[in-house]
Amino acid sequence: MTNQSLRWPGGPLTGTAHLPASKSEANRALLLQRLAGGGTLSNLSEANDTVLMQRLLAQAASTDHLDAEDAGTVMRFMTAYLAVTGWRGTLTGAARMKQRPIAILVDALRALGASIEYVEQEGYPPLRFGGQPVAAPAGQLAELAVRGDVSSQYISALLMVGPMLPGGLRLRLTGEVGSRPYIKMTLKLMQHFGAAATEVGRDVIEVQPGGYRPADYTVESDWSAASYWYALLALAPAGSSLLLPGLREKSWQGDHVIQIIMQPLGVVTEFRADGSGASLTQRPLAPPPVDAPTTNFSDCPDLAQTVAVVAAALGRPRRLTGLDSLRIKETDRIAAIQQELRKFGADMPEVAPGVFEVQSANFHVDGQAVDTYDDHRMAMAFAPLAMRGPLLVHEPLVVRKSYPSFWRALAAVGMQVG
Ligand SMILES: O=C(O)C1=C[C@@H](OP(=O)(O)O)[C@@H](O)[C@H](O)C1
Ligand SMILES: C=C(OP(=O)(O)O)C(=O)O
Repeated sequence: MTNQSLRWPGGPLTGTAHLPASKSEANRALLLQRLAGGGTLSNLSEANDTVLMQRLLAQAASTDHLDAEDAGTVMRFMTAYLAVTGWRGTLTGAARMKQRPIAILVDALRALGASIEYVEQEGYPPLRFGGQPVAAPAGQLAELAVRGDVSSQYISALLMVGPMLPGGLRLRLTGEVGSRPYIKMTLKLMQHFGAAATEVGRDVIEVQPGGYRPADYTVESDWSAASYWYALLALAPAGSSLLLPGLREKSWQGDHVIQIIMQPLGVVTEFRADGSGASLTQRPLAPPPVDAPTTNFSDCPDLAQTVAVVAAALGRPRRLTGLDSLRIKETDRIAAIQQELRKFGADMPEVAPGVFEVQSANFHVDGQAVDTYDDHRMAMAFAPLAMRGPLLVHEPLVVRKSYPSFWRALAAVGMQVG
């Protein structure tokens, strides 16, 4: 096992945070660029998820075995792409990917005529594609009801191949739809690449046939990655401030709500007039409210770990809801947060069905080692605790999934990373 130590030398945190580009935007844009047959994408990150998406799209033409590793968007988006292009071969993933469900997407693609079989466990990757392209009857709108309460990635995947179907696609989303902003991001990018894709009613989305047009797109910096800098600032000494380049005030990423969530936790955001990024300033905390405030993470699940750790470290009780999807991400993130918070004298018990409360009576950071559970967000969400004391992080390279330069970026603002 490799370990990394983090130590803040003292004094305010200032400087510029180097952020990666959004992997969510990039992986959509890469697929749409491929389906459009052109267009230039700028600011693609070196995140493994983005590199993988590029590689698999390039390899599909020449191989019958593809590996999406631990990248959910790659697994789900490629599944839809390989189905509409009539690919023959096997799409697999990492051990954890084989535990992340995919039946909702496979069922929908099968209903459109794709031949996809499960190689190991029913309902889970790996998948074998029979080479039969989806065959919705020419000129007829394909209509599907798809559950929206497990992962929005199935819906985004289906929507993006919708313009390639001869009669277009109408999706009716059922259940309590989670991660909605990611669906809206998909629609925005599809429209950017010339598709007619619109919400025609509550949870009904229609996509017209006709494919895509080549377009250029510059990927925005990643707001989920920015959340770790908000956390660092919230836990930093008084007088701290940071510049986060490449963030837009009007973002297609739902995780930009971190700027609102972090206000009562002492971080104020201002956007630079020239559009070059966000300036973050730390402000003194107001007295805590009498009752623990509740934040619903159903629209922004990737922020839950960040906020849980900051609330615990600041001793600000907070209730977290909308966490269901965390159980099927890179790890069971609810269990992982609980386990790791306990090392610091905090916890996040389920106090009512679906309601988790961050509690911290005796929070202390004094050299504990954080386990990262093959989850980049466990590493990055707990790293800001180094502002409060020395810390060890196990398997730090896990950050390569979305933010390979994270540790270098921390070192660049003065964190002692060893
Ligand atoms: O579409 C996307 O780019 C993503 C959607 C979300 O997943 P779910 O829809 O599974 O919640 C999010 O957690 C993930 O990091 C990226
Ligand atoms: C859940 C995540 O990614 P994915 O589902 O794309 O693997 C994430 O990056 O937090």
